[in-house]
Amino acid sequence: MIDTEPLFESLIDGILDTGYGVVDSFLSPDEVIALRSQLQKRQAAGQFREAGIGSGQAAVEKAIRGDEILWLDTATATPEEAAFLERIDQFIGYVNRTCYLGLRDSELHYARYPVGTFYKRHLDRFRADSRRRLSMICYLNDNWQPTDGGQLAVYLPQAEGGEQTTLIDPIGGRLVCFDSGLLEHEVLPATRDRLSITGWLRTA
Ligand SMILES: O=C(O)CCC(=O)C(=O)O
Ligand SMILES: [Fe+2]
Repeated sequence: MIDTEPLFESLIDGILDTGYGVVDSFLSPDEVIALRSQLQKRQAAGQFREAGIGSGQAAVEKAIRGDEILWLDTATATPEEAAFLERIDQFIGYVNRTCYLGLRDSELHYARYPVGTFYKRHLDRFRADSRRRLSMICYLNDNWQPTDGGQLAVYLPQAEGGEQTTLIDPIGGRLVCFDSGLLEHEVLPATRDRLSITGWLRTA
């Protein structure tokens, strides 16, 4: 059992200090393996759909994003998925106790970016409801190398003008979290399939 409070605290500190938080063992290696095999099973069973853009995700637009997704649902969750959802609920509780954000619930999906696909620079709130307060991505990749590509690029406005770009490797077990309305970001193409759980923590 992972002691989660220090992880939660460093995510929040990161968001407040630099605009995004990163922790490297949000999931243990065993949890990454379990969730990755669950993702692969569901994908093999044909449960994934091409992700869309715009509210309701109606339009599939490969020039903007090329991932395939499957929404997680407590009603159909396996024990390993339920454990993940439970940890996200703990994070929501922690954020509400320490930052008074008034988060109410989460929406989370598996994502698979096939080789060569990407998600162009965007803000997560543009296409959805304003209840999305925090974005989070948890990576499920095995032994990801910088040469595999697929980095998450985050664009940070600088006080003196201009911006700084930071590249984050999608390493298994790593979780990235940021303000959905503030941080522009992009998924770069990779030379391997790139696997994750992505989601939003929402206010009422
Ligand atoms: O997978 C990532 O690193 C980011 C995904 C993303 O930006 C999104 O789904 O909105
Ligand atoms: Fe995004």
